[in-house]
Amino acid sequence: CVCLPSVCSGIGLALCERLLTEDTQLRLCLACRNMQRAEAARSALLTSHTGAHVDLLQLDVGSVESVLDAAEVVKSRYNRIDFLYLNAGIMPNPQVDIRAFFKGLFSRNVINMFATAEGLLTQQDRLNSDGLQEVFATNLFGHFVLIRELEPLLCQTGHTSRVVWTSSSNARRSAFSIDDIQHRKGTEPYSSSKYASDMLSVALNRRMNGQGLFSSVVCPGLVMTNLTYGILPSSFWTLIMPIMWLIRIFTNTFTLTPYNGAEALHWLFLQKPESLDPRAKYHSLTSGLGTNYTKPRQMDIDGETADVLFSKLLELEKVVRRKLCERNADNEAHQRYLSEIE
Ligand SMILES: NC(=O)C1=CN([C@@H]2O[C@H](COP(=O)(O)OP(=O)(O)OC[C@H]3O[C@@H](n4cnc5c(N)ncnc54)[C@H](OP(=O)(O)O)[C@@H]3O)[C@@H](O)[C@H]2O)C=CC1
Ligand SMILES: CC(C)=CCC[C@@H](C)[C@H]1CC[C@H]2C3=C(CC[C@]12C)[C@@]1(C)CCC(=O)C[C@@H]1CC3
Repeated sequence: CVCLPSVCSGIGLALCERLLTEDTQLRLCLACRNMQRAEAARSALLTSHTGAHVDLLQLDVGSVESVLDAAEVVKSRYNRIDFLYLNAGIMPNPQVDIRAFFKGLFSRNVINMFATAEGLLTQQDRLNSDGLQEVFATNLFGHFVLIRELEPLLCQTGHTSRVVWTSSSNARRSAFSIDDIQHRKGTEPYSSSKYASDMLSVALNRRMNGQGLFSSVVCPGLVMTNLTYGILPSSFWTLIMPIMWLIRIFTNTFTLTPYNGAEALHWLFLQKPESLDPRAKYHSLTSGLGTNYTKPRQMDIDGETADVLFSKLLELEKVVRRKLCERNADNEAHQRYLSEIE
């Protein structure tokens, strides 16, 4: 079984198409927060792959309660998970620093600026219903809790299983602080959460390879999806498309289409886990002539800090679970009270 949160659109949906083209016998489980969109994604997949096995699962990865419920359903449906693609990601209220953009345009750093958006993007985050920073909760913590819950299906004797994170070239060490893992204080929660997912992948490899679980990190490049249309309107992107094709000659990170962006995710599916580098980020790249390829680059991560992050996430998980139990007990007490006064 291949479980994919979240694939209603963009890179995730393109990956599903590619996986089904690769192997018609796959059993896919699309985990999405919006079931209408999930049904639409399933119909689109079944139109191009008649007879494919595509299940749906309700999952809001930004809510711990939803993750726990979804994990129960997965455990009741499947005996084993071979691949878990952790693709859900948000970038709320993005702001492009126009001044920094024009300054960068005439600097030596221009290619790096287009490849990583360093110094260009900030976001405004908020607290979610669990009291966590929303970007951290969605891009990292929900996925972490999901892996923990699905451990029995992922770590089975005699089998290897794979976890694949859709990270970003925007993941930057300087945006992340081990003393503020949720990025409560900064203005780059997206960059921080993606760097944290890179670290978590390293920590998972350090802890779980012995149990047959292998984690990898992917950067899809710059892709036109709902996420990028949230940064600047689609009309802007359409207008500058010729410039983007031109930039692609200098940086192969402008993969632009979801199909191209899914290149490294698809490539990893075909690799033996033992042959992969646990500290590499696998980049989807597209050449000026439109050829897709995957290239690993070493991540700027130190293993000890990655272990500390893992421990902090375990601690936070305990706290959130306790809070959820208290909230459910309160709700039950309230329901009892309401029925008594009826
Ligand atoms: N586009 C780009 O240039 C780049 C994208 N990425 C990463 O690629 C991944 C896919 O993004 P992309 O395809 O571009 O953009 P999309 O917005 O198309 O895809 C993001 C997906 O995440 C889902 N999602 C968001 N929040 C939740 C949630 N709380 N619970 C469940 N699902 C959720 C969305 O579901 P819904 O349909 O319900 O909104 C959507 O299916 C993200 O992790 C993103 O950070 C990385 C680098 C570059
Ligand atoms: C001429 C031109 C292409 C202008 C656009 C400038 C910026 C809006 C983009 C330049 C680099 C882009 C980029 C992203 C968003 C848009 C840019 C800042 C991402 C941050 C999108 C999400 C990611 O995960 C990584 C991307 C890196 C590059």
